[in-house]
Amino acid sequence: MAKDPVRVLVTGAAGQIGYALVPMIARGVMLGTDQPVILHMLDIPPAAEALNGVKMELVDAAFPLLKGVVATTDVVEACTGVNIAVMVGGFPRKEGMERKDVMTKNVSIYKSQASALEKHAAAGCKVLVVANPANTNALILKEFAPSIPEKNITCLTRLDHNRALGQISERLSVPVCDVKNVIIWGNHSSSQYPDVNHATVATPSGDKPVRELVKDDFITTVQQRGAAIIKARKLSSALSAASSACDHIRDWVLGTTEGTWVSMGVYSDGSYNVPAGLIYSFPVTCQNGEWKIVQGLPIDEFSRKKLDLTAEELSEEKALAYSCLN
Ligand SMILES: NC(=O)c1ccc[n+]([C@@H]2O[C@H](COP(=O)([O-])OP(=O)(O)OC[C@H]3O[C@@H](n4cnc5c(N)ncnc54)[C@H](O)[C@@H]3O)[C@@H](O)[C@H]2O)c1
Ligand SMILES: O=C(O)C[C@H](O)C(=O)O
Repeated sequence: MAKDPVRVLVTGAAGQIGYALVPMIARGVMLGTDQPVILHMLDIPPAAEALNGVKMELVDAAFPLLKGVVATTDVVEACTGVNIAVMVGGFPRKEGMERKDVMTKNVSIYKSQASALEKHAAAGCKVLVVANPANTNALILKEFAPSIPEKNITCLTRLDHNRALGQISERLSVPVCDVKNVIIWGNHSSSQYPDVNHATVATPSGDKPVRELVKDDFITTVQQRGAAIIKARKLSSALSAASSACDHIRDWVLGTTEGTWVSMGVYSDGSYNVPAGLIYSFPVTCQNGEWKIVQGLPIDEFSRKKLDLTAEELSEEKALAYSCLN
């Protein structure tokens, strides 16, 4: 029997990530090729005409799984009945800026959209915040939507996770699908800690650790990859961000592969001595639509410092966000 359609909200849908993301969702990349979807696209009034153009293209592409499109500048209409919300709307950073430099503009958006989601989304709606500063926007959304369970509010660090897999694949000249279990700890910012201590590469004689093989500037390359893309494109990453957003939701909803974990920005419960109450990127596995932090990984002294450093930045961002909202 055909499945009922799932309603997926994409905010900022007229922007560059939105333009890359909505066809992926309509093709089944996010929720599976047997899952019909209804797309809800939100943008602001100055982008209304462009948003309508995106809607026209979605109609023209005749995606078999796409059962409807809502394109609107009305946040209530956009949020009504949605099962999944991908929050991309906001302002991207430009060359020379840190992600927290877009804080003032973006956190106030997340405060106001929190209440619309809380009041109008479907029960159990899963939220992914992509717009920067992603962890702190997600935290603001969580705090101003207190009735949405904290387990349902996450932010995107899967792009950093995928970048780390890509770097290992390039450095070791192995297919990216053979590499697994990197970890992005902490903030989606240059303080993040891309950790290869537990990563492996598949070989004919079993999985082998990559720790000793990946050295040099691996950590800074991953930390600075967003800035490198902005320098090269004069625009921030879009196709890789959209693809990683699909990976994040797909694994959350459909589950991670046995023996593999992924990185997600989730509400900290104090695991690994990360202060509770931050949205922090951890290694997680997913099953039955729920994520769970991978427990018990040994953390060496070098890693401990890195985990703490990025947690400190997130605590500072949280304070800054609140000062912007006052
Ligand atoms: N977490 C990640 O891995 C990651 C990766 C890439 C980009 N980003 C971030 O994603 C965000 C979007 O990037 P982009 O390149 O698509 O930017 P963009 O400027 O091309 O698009 C953003 C869109 O958001 C819209 N918008 C602004 N305010 C809005 C509001 N209140 N409600 C709804 N829509 C609104 C804009 O009109 C625009 O269409 C940026 O903050 C960027 O820094 C995050
Ligand atoms: O770096 C940025 O500002 C955009 C995005 O967060 C990225 O990592 O590509």
